[in-house]
Amino acid sequence: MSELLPFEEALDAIENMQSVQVNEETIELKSALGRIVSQDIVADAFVPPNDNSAMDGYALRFSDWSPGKVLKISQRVPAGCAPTPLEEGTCARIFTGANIPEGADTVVMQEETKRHEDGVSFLDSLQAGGNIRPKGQDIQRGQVIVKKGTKISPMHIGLLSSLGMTSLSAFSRLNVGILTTGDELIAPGNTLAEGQIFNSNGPMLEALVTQAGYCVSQHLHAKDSPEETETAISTLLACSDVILSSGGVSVGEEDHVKAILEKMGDVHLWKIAIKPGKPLVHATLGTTPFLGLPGNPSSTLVTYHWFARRLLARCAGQENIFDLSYPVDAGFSRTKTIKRDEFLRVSISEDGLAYAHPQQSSGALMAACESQGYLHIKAHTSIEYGCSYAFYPFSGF
Ligand SMILES: Nc1nc2c(c(=O)[nH]1)N[C@H]1C(S)=C(S)[C@@H](COP(=O)(O)OP(=O)(O)OC[C@H]3O[C@@H](n4cnc5c(N)ncnc54)[C@H](O)[C@@H]3O)O[C@H]1N2
Ligand code: MOO
Repeated sequence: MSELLPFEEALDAIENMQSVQVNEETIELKSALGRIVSQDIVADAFVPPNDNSAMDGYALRFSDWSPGKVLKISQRVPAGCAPTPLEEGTCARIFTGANIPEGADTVVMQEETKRHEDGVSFLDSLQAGGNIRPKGQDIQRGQVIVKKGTKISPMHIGLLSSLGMTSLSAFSRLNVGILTTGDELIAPGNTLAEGQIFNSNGPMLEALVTQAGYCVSQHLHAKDSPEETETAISTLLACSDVILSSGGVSVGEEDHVKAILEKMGDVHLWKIAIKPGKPLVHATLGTTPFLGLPGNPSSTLVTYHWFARRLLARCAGQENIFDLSYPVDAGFSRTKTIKRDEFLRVSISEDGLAYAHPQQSSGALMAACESQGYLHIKAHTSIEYGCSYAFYPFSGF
């Protein structure tokens, strides 16, 4: 076990080695969801562009007010129209979002006013400057509002639209090649012969890559032969920015991926102190990064989430990759410790405690489907009931 690379070291090594693998292009904002910004976006205007009313009510000069005093309504200002300067000693009927007339400095919501035949009077206590949303409250002109390397969310689309933007510079979509390996595997939709199982990692990896906003350049399957493995990798190299594979990275005679990577390029690391996912291999073929994930389905998932996801994000140009986690108390104990960092598939129960799914085998995928996230148990650490451990919800990945 001593040759296993500690989890954090492997994470740093893989992440820090990668550089952006794609070009940049101009894209339409309306189709920018999930794309990665390639240049800082600087606001060319203020949002909101003018002081405006936060309420339906009346705009006045605070100095014109005194308790019970009736002010004549000199103009009506709905949102979307240009008000005239406010006459001295009067107020303006105003609506939410409407620009504040020049001279007015306070808005009073209509529930706090009294209508009279000849105007409006206000509460006995008024707050000067109340209910006005100042120009630039949200965005100041010249401000960097979205940083290079940011992944565009629906909120960013809203923010950029508030500036009137319709396009932006983004990194080109990353093309990810997927290789699955194994004589025993056949594609879903066929009939299983004895000894065969369906290829489930391939479709899962395609879904994970698609969920992250990248393109699957091609998904190939290779039998457990060095020749087929090499041919498939060469084909993927021609159409991919990055390649992910599943299976064939352990020590068996039928595991050829690592040997072929050594032949075709440089292997940087192999075997990491994590469970599940130990025999992960990281290589570069020319300039193309390659991550060989172990074939057990939960090992594939865990190594995708922790390593491939970050590597792909880096290659796609994303910066500040952040994993949402918070401490959760364990609802169970385990005195046995292991030498690997472990990612238990757990659910948070109504009592607020984390419970491990009973089936943690790396060959079983149901645990991930029936759980809410990972509880990270560091190497050489026992689990004590009521003690907290880092919980990473799947929704954060
Ligand atoms: N002597 C040792 N044997 C193994 C070790 C070890 O240290 N010494 N490590 C074990 C660990 S841990 C893992 S994880 C696996 C990983 O092995 P491979 O990456 O070489 O994967 P395969 O042997 O090709 O497959 C493992 C398992 O997963 C199934 N599989 C593979 N691909 C798919 C797929 N696309 N869809 C569904 N299922 C798949 C495959 O049938 C095997 O059952 O090695 C251990 N062995
Ligand atoms: O690392 Mo393996 O995934 O323990 O089964």
